[in-house]
Amino acid sequence: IMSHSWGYGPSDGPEKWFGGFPVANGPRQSPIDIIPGQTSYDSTLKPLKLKYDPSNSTDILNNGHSFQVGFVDDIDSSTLTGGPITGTYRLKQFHFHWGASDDRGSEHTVNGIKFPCELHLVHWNTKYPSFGEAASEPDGLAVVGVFLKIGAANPRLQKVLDALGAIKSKGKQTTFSNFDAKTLLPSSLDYWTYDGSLTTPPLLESVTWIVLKEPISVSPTQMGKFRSLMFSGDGEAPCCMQDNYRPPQPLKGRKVRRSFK
Ligand SMILES: NS(=O)(=O)c1cc(F)ccc1F
Ligand SMILES: [Zn+2]
Repeated sequence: IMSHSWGYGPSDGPEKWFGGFPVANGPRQSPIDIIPGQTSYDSTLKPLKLKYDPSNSTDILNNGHSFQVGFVDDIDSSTLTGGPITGTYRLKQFHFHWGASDDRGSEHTVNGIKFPCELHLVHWNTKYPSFGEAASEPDGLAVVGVFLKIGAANPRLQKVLDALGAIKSKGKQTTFSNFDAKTLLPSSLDYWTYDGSLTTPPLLESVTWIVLKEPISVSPTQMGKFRSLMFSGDGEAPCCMQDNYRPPQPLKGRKVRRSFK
């Protein structure tokens, strides 16, 4: 068993996760390097339909690995349908992964290019009774990934970033209401899709990945706000929350489809 908890450092980071979570070397691990020239256009893929009720956001939490904004998921009010999935998936939370500097931080890469940050909107299949149950099923989860690239400050991120001061250390949580997650999406919903996994332990192979082609912008100053968070809890040796990304994993014969010509 992995007595010490996992992290992103030299002693507990991605190269060490196999010890406690052998699925780390499984056949459908995430993230991956997306090579657009090797993806296949699939005309049977439907458009993504994201129906998010802004009144559904509940809280913002520093979980010691990232921070996440949670949503009410006991009714079908914020849902993902269409795209490569069948049925209805409910939005549970969104979170981010980022680097210590603007040259890295995303989990998925495109032609080997790293973005400074990547947003994940996590949804679970309502054919299962809960997120926890869905997370262990091959069609249980669908995560929409959005790249952030350095440019002009993104006003839509500001409300989230302004809340980080209240959740600086591990375990801190505060209310976060009336946030419309739809405002974080780029104008185009063109996407790549493949079968993968959670990118943190327990690395469960239950995720249909839907990675949007168009990034959203983030400024260097805004990136600095992500890096002001701590992996550590109050009273622990302070350790900046940064480089909380898993590098790309072997494709192992998987096909990556795209929704656009
Ligand atoms: N980074 S992720 O979207 O694959 C993810 C989502 C979860 F809900 C839990 C663990 C994860 F790693
Ligand atoms: Zn993630």
